[in-house]
Amino acid sequence: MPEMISVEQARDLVLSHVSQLPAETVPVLDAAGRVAAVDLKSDIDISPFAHAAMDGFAMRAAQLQSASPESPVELDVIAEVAAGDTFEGDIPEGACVRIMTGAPLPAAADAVVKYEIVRNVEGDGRPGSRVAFETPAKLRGNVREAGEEARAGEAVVRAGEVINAAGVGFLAGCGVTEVPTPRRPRVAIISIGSELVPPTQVPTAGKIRNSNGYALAAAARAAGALPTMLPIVEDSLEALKVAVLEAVREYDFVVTSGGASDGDFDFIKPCVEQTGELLMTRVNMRPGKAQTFGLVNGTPVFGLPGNPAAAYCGFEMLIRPALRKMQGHSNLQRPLVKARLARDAKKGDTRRIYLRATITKDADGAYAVEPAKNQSSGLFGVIQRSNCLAVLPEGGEGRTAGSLVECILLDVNEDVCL
Ligand SMILES: Nc1nc2c(c(=O)[nH]1)N[C@H]1C(S)=C(S)[C@@H](COP(=O)(O)OP(=O)(O)OC[C@H]3O[C@@H](n4cnc5c(N)ncnc54)[C@H](O)[C@@H]3O)O[C@H]1N2
Ligand code: MOO
Repeated sequence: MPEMISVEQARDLVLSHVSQLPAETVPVLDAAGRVAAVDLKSDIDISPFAHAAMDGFAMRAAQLQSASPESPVELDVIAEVAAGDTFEGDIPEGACVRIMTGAPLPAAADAVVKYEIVRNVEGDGRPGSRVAFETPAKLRGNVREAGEEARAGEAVVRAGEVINAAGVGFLAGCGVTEVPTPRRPRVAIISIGSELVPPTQVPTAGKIRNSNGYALAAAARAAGALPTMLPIVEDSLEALKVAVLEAVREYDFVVTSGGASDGDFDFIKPCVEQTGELLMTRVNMRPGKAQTFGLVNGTPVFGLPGNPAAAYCGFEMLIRPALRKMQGHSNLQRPLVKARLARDAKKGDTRRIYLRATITKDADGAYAVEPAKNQSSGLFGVIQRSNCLAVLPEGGEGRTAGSLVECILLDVNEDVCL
């Protein structure tokens, strides 16, 4: 096992040890954001029938061929067809049918003219009226055709596609009420540290609240997984082995935080080594050099460092892609954009640095990125106020203000102007 590997090698290593989970079937409404495990087919044509795209009048277009303002064509309105109704009758020469948007186009008609350009000659345009047309109608104008979007039996969403909100509606229209989708990974979150107390307690001397467990559970949930926060484990090799061996029995992926370094009380590495197979211990990134990964009884176990920002970056770069792969996604990484640094970014370390930063777009659409002043890896609040990680590549050289740097967009919400 090499001492230190690159972020890409680490990501590939983790990805190579996870696979897409078996499918479960969920109601179509719950399929938003999830991946179709099979081709999903429509049971009917979409639309099921040709219908009016406008409120107006349906007729044969040929009847209006000669219509002009000087010599309008007048037709008798013989019936009305609303959405949900049908008109099966004939439309004789000199007649038309009043029709509403969504109503099936009568078989005897081949065009719809919207009511705004039709003049009432007698009556109010309802059946029994006589109406005048001053322009010819386009053949099949204002008609939405049967099977325009899909044919019965056709795959409307392919296996591997991510279903969005519009897709949920599309599938509902196609009669797909249940969707097979890879099930969500069950993720165990174990916070390691004798200094940790739950957030309900006020910490006494030397203690701190467990915030990593909460951040990691929230991040796992945001990645589509089902996280469970297991009890805090004290800094003891034996206690950690018991907790990890128990977790790998029940969960698809185990994430720990803390105790990943080489201190006297750092036990995740020996724990994985003694209970399973240790595959990785260090990644060339900052924050978050101490990243442990291995398999215990075949289950992936990932030991994140204890420093909050280091745990967060390790999760984002190395765990989130794996959780997405398990759910059938093929785009595993966050979007990247290039932005100009708003100030100099010095580099006191040759590792790849992920600067917690805020990206904005100016009036011309150009991106600028401002790294947070405090880049301590002990801080979560800075990430709460950031919207990206700006990347300073491996090597000793920093970047000066105005240089273009790659930025990994984090959970960007509507409050952020991008
Ligand atoms: N001699 C060296 N010491 C350290 C190095 C080093 O290279 N040489 N690296 C430092 C860096 S950077 C990091 S990151 C940590 C990683 O070590 P551990 O994973 O063993 O982290 P811990 O010692 O357990 O904790 C570090 C820090 O984070 C706090 N922590 C831990 N768990 C939580 C939690 N659940 N919620 C909130 N905060 C947590 C913990 O109290 C410590 O303050 O090693 C450095 N040392
Ligand atoms: O692993 Mo530490 O938090 O680099 O920064």
